[in-house]
Amino acid sequence: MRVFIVKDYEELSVQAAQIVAGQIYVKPNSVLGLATGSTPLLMYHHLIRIYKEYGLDFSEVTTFNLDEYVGLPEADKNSYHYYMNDNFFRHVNLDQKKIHLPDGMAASVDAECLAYEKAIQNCGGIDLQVLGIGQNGHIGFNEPDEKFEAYTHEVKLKQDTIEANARFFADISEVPTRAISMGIKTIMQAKKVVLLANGSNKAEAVYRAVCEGITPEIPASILQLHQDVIVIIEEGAAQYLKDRLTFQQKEKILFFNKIHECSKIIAS
Ligand SMILES: O=P(O)(O)OC[C@H]1O[C@](O)(CO)[C@@H](O)[C@@H]1O
Repeated sequence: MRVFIVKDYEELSVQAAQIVAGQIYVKPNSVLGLATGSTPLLMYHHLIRIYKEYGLDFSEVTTFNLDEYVGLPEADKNSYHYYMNDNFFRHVNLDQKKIHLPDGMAASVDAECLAYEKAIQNCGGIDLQVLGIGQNGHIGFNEPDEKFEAYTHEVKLKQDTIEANARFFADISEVPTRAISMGIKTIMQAKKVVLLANGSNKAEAVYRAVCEGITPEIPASILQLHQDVIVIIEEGAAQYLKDRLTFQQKEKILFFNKIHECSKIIAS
């Protein structure tokens, strides 16, 4: 795990976009794992900018999103289909046939989970997975649990997740209670992972994911076992890392510098 603390959300987003851009520059037919939520919004904005300014080519890229609500049609403004299309897909030259999200309206959710998992494997797995983190430590919609759920599966959302996501809906009663999510093994099989955390409401989850034991109670903690994870944390979300760690622990865990090597790839 390489952990970087950056000064603000803008810098987090630029660095994340540059890592994704670098991945595509090096491997144009990359398979990307993508996330929704507030955190990656500005990263998508910067990816669109890089596409427009530098001609970053998405035409061979394949994408798989982490999750989708069960029961929301694609046209619903709160579906992750809508979010991805509105905030990213329609602005770049992605091939529609190479875009994948779980179908929250599938007649059989179990069959959809199996098919989604198979589609990821058929594409050779994910090259770079972008993740946000929930206040309860979830990644994708893998909620705190007694065990790690391996593959794409149906999730019953926790009350705190429903409350956290209610801000996007007119009323909390409209927030779906179920979702389809990639599993922990699906995520862990990605060749590279970038975990993004923004805002002081994520400080506790970040601290527990990065510094404490690996437990399904904090699903993101499993990433400590992944061989190639970059964690980019904005100052507010890094508050407990900075307050609670000793100097030696910081030396071991944290990189306070910027990710210069990634920014250079796109410029060359
Ligand atoms: O970025 P946000 O909006 O805080 O969401 C954090 C996480 O919650 C989810 O949106 C699911 O609730 C994830 O997809 C995301 O990574």
